[in-house]
Amino acid sequence: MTEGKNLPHSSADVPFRSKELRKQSLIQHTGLVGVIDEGTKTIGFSIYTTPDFREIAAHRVELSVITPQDGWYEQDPLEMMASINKCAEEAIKQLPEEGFSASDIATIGITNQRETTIVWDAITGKPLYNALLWKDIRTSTTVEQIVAKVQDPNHFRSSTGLPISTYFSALKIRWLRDNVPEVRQAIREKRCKAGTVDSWIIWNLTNGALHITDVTNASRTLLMNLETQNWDPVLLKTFGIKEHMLPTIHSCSEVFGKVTSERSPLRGMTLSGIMGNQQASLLGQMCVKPGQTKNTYRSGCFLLCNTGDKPVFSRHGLLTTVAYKLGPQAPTIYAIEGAVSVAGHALSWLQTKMRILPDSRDAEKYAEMVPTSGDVYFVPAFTGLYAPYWRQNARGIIIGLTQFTKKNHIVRAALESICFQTRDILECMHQECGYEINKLHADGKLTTNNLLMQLQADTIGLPVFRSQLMDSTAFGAAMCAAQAEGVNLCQFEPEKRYYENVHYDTFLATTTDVERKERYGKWKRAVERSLGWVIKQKKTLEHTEENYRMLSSLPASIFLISSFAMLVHSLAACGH
Ligand SMILES: Nc1ncnc2c1ncn2[C@@H]1O[C@H](COP(=O)(O)OP(=O)(O)O)[C@@H](O)[C@H]1O
Ligand SMILES: O=P(O)(O)OC[C@H](O)CO
Repeated sequence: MTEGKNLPHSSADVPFRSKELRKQSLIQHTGLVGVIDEGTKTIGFSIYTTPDFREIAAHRVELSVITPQDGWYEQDPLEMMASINKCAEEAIKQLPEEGFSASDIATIGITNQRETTIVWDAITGKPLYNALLWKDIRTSTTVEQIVAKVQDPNHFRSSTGLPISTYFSALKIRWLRDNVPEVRQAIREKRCKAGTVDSWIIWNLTNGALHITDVTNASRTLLMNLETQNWDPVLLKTFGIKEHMLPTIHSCSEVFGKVTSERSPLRGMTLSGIMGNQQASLLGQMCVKPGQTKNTYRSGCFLLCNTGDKPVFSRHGLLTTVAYKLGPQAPTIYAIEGAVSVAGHALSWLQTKMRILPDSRDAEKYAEMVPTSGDVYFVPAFTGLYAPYWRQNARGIIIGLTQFTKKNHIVRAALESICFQTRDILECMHQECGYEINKLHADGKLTTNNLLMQLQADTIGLPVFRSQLMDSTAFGAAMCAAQAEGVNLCQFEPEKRYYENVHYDTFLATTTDVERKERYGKWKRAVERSLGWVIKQKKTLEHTEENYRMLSSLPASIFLISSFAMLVHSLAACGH
């Protein structure tokens, strides 16, 4: 393993003689950029200097997830706003320590969990239901019925880059319309607004003056046409969604307006950046050339490969998405994306459910106590498998156990499963795009695990570049907001910033081609054995007794909607 220079990545590491000196040091600062980072688990507010992009203040809080039943994930939109205000307030309090004040914040960027959908009342400003999270699968019946109607889960792939899946916002808005009477009534009275989390935040920060989103978030709704970058009338009709409910689509980087909410500590500040969080981390990792690829390692993994100004349409279940558009007149850059649903979550499971790890942070120590996984393979298909398998009927297995297997082997196999799943997606990306992917950029909490990074390099036979920036997502969003026309805190110069702002540790592969091939072949055999375990899908709300009465009062069309099982079966039938 070769490790790079340990360069400081936060201002706290930089030795300044006085606060005033720090403010004026080295680079003449042009202003500060604040970033609201609304992730699934954590909300944060970070403040960066420009043009050198040092994080000088930050505050993060965890956001609760409500799980009313298996497969349902919700969050309270009001808690999101309260947490954003709290984080902004706490981060701003840290500024004097650094020789700055709130008035130095020139602009704000927003980055957010994608697909998660909120509907609210335009008159009262109150949410009409909890946010439905991206990973919520309550719309599986809807998916099944729409797929049955259009006879192909990939029916909208050429216009949206996406398959019909529970993952995307269109299905969630449709579910809310069909299942929540208040939403239906608000739609009839034209006072129902819908959007991804960025839209909800901006609506609140601007007291309802702005109902907007950006192309990266809009490209995850299954309602935006990738070519026109507008809401597609055919898709709106198919999903029964009225355009007046939806936000206006903008580029990621432009002056959108000012924060006017009296409740916000950001009042008076300009808003000039919006990006979905995985796209923001692609930018933050400086993956700005076609073929440059990043993986964010967290509870799940998100791999994105920049494909330049042409969308690449997948034949292997990867998603085509907008990577960024840095200004109204700037070119749209696309990416191809694959997700791993269970990565760090497998370690949490070993910790909380199996109790063979005291803490997921101990995974490295435990796995290092054995030289190999002892031929144990762990396929963590807890809720099926995403790309490239798309098999909802897969379930987790641990295979290859012998009387000599110890918990350390299982922990090591869990780490390896993250690496193998990453390789599955990288192989698809290579086939789809034809690019020689020659290194992998890595970020996310799990990358603190050195063994994981080394195993990753050994599994793919490529160098892994681990960003020393704790948070490339917020960094990407900060650059996006700072370079907006009309803000002009700096210009986005990827080549220059690549070297100046992002420092990497490099992990080089130590395995031979033969070794990699053999181990990956075994992984594939283990995956084979995990497939098809679930024979029948569990009942969802739409089928339960207690909801029968409510549902029977709904229009018959809702009974024509379908299930995720069919989607994945159809995908499987298509050879995915
Ligand atoms: N130091 C670490 N080593 C290994 N795993 C870690 C470490 N820190 C966090 N994790 C894992 O990362 C996941 C949480 O990452 P986080 O970025 O907070 O989550 P999320 O993706 O839910 O927003 C957990 O599943 C946990 O097991
Ligand atoms: O909040 P994260 O980091 O789990 O990211 C969630 C993704 O944006 C969902 O597509």
